[in-house]
Amino acid sequence: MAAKVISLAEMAKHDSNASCYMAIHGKVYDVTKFLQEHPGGEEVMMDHAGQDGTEAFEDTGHSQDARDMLAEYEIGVLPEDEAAAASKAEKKTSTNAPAGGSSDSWTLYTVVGLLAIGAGVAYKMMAASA
Ligand code: HEM
Repeated sequence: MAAKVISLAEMAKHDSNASCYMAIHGKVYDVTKFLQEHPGGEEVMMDHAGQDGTEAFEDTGHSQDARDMLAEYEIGVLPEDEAAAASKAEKKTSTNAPAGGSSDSWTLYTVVGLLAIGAGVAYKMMAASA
């Protein structure tokens, strides 16, 4: 059976806990019944109610179990062009990044670590030549 195509405009009508749709990786899910069961809380789900939640879902690093759960709530797919655009738009509009940017801190740790090693080597060389 062909999947039902649900546009972002249609999704936007389902943005409350009476009826809550969320798109993840181009698929549309009716998560109304899942809101209260979500281990991460209802509030974060409502932040993306009626919208594309791909970025948020991926940013929080969900388990394979969580991914498998999605199938249960699938009701359709986004139109192809909107699926691509939605993920991009989400990136631009995500203003607050709670506990996010873990890759950024790794970069920082690496740089600081390398600097420390560099300083150690330079000190040894200076000490040796003195
Ligand atoms: C329909 C979509 C979603 C499903 C099925 C889902 C499912 C789950 C599941 C099963 C967990 C438990 C940990 C794990 O297995 O990874 C979890 C945790 C979490 N989820 Fe989601 N989630 C969804 C959407 C979202 C969205 C859009 C956000 C937005 C930020 C979010 C934020 C979180 C957070 C922060 C946790 C961690 C909770 C903790 O460890 O205290 N989830 N989610």
